[in-house]
Order: sequence, then C-alpha cells, then structure tokens
Amino acid sequence: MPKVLIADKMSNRAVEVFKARGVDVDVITGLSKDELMKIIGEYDGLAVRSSTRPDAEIIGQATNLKVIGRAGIGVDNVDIKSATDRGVVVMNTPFGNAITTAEHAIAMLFAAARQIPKASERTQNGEWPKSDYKGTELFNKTLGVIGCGNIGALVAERALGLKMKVIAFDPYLTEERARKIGVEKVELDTLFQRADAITLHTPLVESTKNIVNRERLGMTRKGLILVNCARGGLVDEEALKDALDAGHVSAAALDVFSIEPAKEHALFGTPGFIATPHLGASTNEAQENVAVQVAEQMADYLLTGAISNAINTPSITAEEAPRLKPWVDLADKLGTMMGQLLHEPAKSIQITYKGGITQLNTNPLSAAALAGMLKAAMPDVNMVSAPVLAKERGIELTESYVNEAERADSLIRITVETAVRKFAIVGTIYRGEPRIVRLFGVPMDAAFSPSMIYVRNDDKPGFIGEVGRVLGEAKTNIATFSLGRKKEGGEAVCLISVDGMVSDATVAAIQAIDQVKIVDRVTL
Ligand SMILES: NC(=O)C1=CN([C@@H]2O[C@H](COP(=O)(O)OP(=O)(O)OC[C@H]3O[C@@H](n4cnc5c(N)ncnc54)[C@H](O)[C@@H]3O)[C@@H](O)[C@H]2O)C=CC1
Ligand SMILES: O=C(O)C(=O)COP(=O)(O)O
Repeated sequence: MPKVLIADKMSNRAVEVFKARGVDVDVITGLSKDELMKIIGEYDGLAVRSSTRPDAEIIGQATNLKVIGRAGIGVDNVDIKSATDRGVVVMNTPFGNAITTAEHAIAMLFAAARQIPKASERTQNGEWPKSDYKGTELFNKTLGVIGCGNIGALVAERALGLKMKVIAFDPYLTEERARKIGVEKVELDTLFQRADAITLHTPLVESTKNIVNRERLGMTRKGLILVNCARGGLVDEEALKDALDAGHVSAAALDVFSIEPAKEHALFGTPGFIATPHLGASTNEAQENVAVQVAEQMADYLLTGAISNAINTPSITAEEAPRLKPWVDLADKLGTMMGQLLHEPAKSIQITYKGGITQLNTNPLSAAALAGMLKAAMPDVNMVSAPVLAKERGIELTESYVNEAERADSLIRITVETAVRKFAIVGTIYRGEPRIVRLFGVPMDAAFSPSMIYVRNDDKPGFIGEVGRVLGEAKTNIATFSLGRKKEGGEAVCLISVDGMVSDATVAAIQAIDQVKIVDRVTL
C-alpha cells in the first residue's frame, strides 16, 4: 500500500480521501527540515501547502518519493528541477482556492481604500477617530490587474461588478480573452501610469520578481492603492515603504511577503499599510476543495498511474491510464533494448507511431521510451525525468505519426542516430503481449524476456546447432529462439531468450562461432 505524508495543515478531508482510496497516510505538520529529511524516505507521496519547502536536499533523501502534491496553486516552495531530475511528479490544484483568493484581494482593496483595520482597532480602543479617516470611493476608479490568469480574471470580474474600470497587463492575455473578461489590455508602464489601484496575480518567476519596483512606483498616480495577494517577491518592499512614507502610495495591503512567516517587517506600523498572514486561500470552502483534489490526484497517480495537473510531466487521464499501460510497457522495453544494444551516445531519437496507437496520448509513451534508453547509463531515470535529462544531454527527440501500420494494428518504431550509425527497433502488442517485429532492419517476431542474447550473424548453415552447443555446455536453458534475416544467405539477427543470466564466458564462446558478427546481452 503506498504511503503519503501530509506535512502542512490541511482539511481532514484529504486524510479521508487517502484512506478511502487505500493509501496509507501520516499527518505530521510543523516538521523542521532535518526532521523531514529523516523520515521522507518512508513515503511515496508528500502533500504540502506553502509552509513546507521540499528543496534539493529533502528531495535527495526521498528515495521512495513518486509525487509531491501542492494543495493550492503556487509551487514556488517546491524545487521543481530537483523533483524532475529525481523523477518525482509535482502536481497542484489550479482552481480550488482561486475564488477565495480573488475575494481576499477584493477585501484587501476595500480594507485599503477605507483603512478598515486601523479604524476598527482605534474604535475598539475607545478613540472614535471619525475625522481621521476619509477613504477613497472605488466606483469609476481604474484597477490595474497584473497577471490576468484564473485569479486575475476573477478579480477583474468582481471589480467590474463594483463599476470600476479594469485595465490588465499579462503577456499571455489575448485581445479576444481581454474582451471576453471585459478588461482593457495595456502595456506594463501604461498600467502603472493609469491605475488608481493595482492588484497582483502572477506567479513568482524571473520575469515577475520585483515587478513593482521603485522606478515603476515612481510612475504611478499620487494616492495609489497597492494590493498583493500573489507572492512576496513581486514587490520591492523597501521601495514600497518609502512610497508609503512619502504619501505617494496612500495604502498598501499585502497578504504575502518576500520572507515568510513575516514576524517582523520594516513595513509593519507604516501609515496606510495593511497585512494579513498569507490568508488568501484560507476559507473552509477553498481548503476543502484543495485537500480533496490533491488527495484524489495523488491517489490516482500512486494507484493507477493517472496524472492530472502535473507541473513537470504530461497528463494521463484516469480513462487513458489502463489503455496506455501496455503501450508504455512496450515503449519502455523497446527503449531499454535499444539503450543496451547501443554502445555509443545517441544524437537523436525519432519515435514513429503507426496505426490505431496514433489516436492515443503518445506523450507518456515517448517519455517511457526515452527513459528506457537512458536507463543503461542512468539507472534512476523515469518517465518524468527522461525528457529533461535527454534535452540536457543534447539528445534531440522527434515524434511522427502514420495512420496506417503494416503487419499489425499499431506499431512503435524507435530510430536512434549516433555519430556513426542509425538503428531502428519496431514493436507491437499482439494478444496483449509486447513483441519485437523488426530489429535493425531485419523482420522478426520475438517476445521480450528478462534475459536475452542478441546475435548478428551470417545466414549460413550450422549456426543454430553451434549456439545450442555453447549454451548447452554453459548449462544455460533456452526458452525461445527467434530468427530473422534480410535475404537468404544475407545478414541475420537472432534473439535467444534464456533462463538466468548469461556469463561473459558464454558471450565470448558465441562470439567465437564462425558465422557470428556481434553478440550482446539484453536484460529487462
Ligand atoms: N495568497 C494566496 O494565498 C494565494 C496566492 N496565489 C498566487 O496567485 C498566483 C496566480 O494564481 P492563478 O491566477 O491561479 O495563476 P494563473 O497561472 O492562472 O495566472 C497567472 C497569470 O500570470 C501571468 N503572467 C506570467 N508572467 C507574467 C508577467 N511577467 N507579467 C504579467 N503577467 C504574467 C500568466 O500569463 C497568467 O495568466 C499564483 O501563482 C500564486 O502564487 C494563489 C492562490 C492563493
Ligand atoms: O495556493 C497558493 O498559491 C497559496 O499561496 C495558498 O497558500 P497556502 O496553501 O494557504 O499556504
């Protein structure tokens, strides 16, 4: 039974889902990095929110880990590269807390416009400070939305309901979608120049780091309201403090900080400043949504191989997973065989899908074939890490599709080019069994087995008897013997499945047979 660790506080519904699906689950929150490193090796899955930060060191200790599930949206707390290199799927729940977070942004906008937190605090202190607070009406004002994805669009929709004018900057926002949402698409500087209030809804990536900086704050209208319910690193906090102190920015409401938890901060106590402790996603509804969703997704992957909302690998739906399984297995076997028979580095790999299989999602099949190929040199590679590792090593992958397949309903052909040659292997599934139907240009029909001997020989009499004699003398039992040749008396290929491993001495004895050109072992 797979075992999952829930390392951050989340709705108990996650535990219920894991248990109902047959996944063993521990809930241990508040672990230090060292404590997590000590126990992570026991788990197949790790479920987190934003507090736990699975970095390269933690992932390095996670010898059994297959999946990290983020019960929420932002995955900047997870070292995606390390996870990918180690073959760990990273998945999030992209919609479950979006409405809740959009509502928090709108709440922060009102709180900032009317300075509600401070007014409330002082009123409850018995001051009745009515004359100190003259807010800003939001009606007819311009809201600048930076990042108009799920949450940005939900915020825009709500702001339009408040009769605000909404302008948006997002390099991936099309004019058509902008029109549909009802926002005006503008350039970043224009947004800073025109907005009365700005709200941020981008992920924290290189291009968004300090997107609100000193220079851009200098472009804004006096009295600007700034809201950030996305990620801390988006705002230069020092520049914001100066702009608030100078009265240029009238109010700023931050839910997120560059260092969290933010227990001390230069902005705390600054007039016009409002803070919440990363509460954007904290409603019962959102937390239930993300907990259930992350547990379902992780259980699906661990139990069936279905992948949804993964950041670092293609999706496989629950319906596809069982149909793809035998083809993933075939692609892996073909790739593994190719990887073991190739004794020089591959420059490029071409995978051709023929026949009915072209109707399936072939991304996982290509990833499995690549993983199989790379396994000879990198034993820990898997479908998640293989595409990245191949790219890093300059191995070019191309995929092509042919509607018709000769001799079978569907075929997978892997062609590998090295500096000196080009090799191809073709396989199919026949009556539920993976089979090799062509090897290095020679037609054949062979099953895969855990231990195989590959021989390339001249098609001359006496060869089979000689091989039988060598294997007999080595007390190696032959399970199956498959032969193929290009033409009578020409080059032939032979695949022999044997019981048990084949020794170096046996390989040398086969190599010494007259007709033999090349001998190799394949183990699956
Ligand atoms: N405070 C909280 O508790 C929560 C915070 N978040 C944060 O909100 C962020 C946004 O979430 P979603 O809207 O669901 O993500 P999303 O992926 O739907 O939208 C992000 C948008 O940012 C845009 N973008 C990327 N680079 C940009 C750039 N350089 N300039 C402008 N726009 C850029 C993308 O094109 C995309 O449309 C998340 O990445 C997460 O960090 C999400 C949930 C809760
Ligand atoms: O979903 C997100 O991106 C969030 O920032 C929510 O964070 P949390 O799960 O509340 O720690």
